[in-house]
Amino acid sequence: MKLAIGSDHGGYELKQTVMEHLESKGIEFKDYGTFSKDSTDYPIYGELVAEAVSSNDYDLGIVICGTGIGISLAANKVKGIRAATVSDVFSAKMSRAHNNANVIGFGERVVGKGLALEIVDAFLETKFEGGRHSRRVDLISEIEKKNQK
Ligand SMILES: O=C(CO)[C@H](O)[C@H](O)[C@H](O)COP(=O)(O)O
Repeated sequence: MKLAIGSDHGGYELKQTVMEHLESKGIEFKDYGTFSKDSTDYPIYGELVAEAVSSNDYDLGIVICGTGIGISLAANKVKGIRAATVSDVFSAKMSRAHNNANVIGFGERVVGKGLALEIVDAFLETKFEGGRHSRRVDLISEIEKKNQK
């Protein structure tokens, strides 16, 4: 499994922690920035991670900002991306099991390090259940197609 990860300054410290965790588990990833705590703009990194996943160069994405909201909103503008903002383990699992989310977002100003790592593990270890959920995810894709210019 190959992951794309990115954050703005508000998620920088937590991104470093998540990357250490991924390294310790031998999970391959690419860091799309930001590369310091200097103030920057979350849409840049949401788009970079989303494009890496949308192009199938990477299997799943992780995006982090202060709340996880803005960077997930940006990621969701890229075709084929289903980015879920979560702050609990159950939602992280369900985002994969029911929604086939391919990007997870969370906030350094919302979740602690321990919870963040549990969220990451739950996201990576849970498989999409398919079945009735496929129909619903397909309906999301239909909305995306209808709204393409
Ligand atoms: O986009 C966000 C909220 O949805 C993120 O939390 C940003 O990290 C935050 O808005 C950045 O705020 P700052 O005051 O410029 O650090």
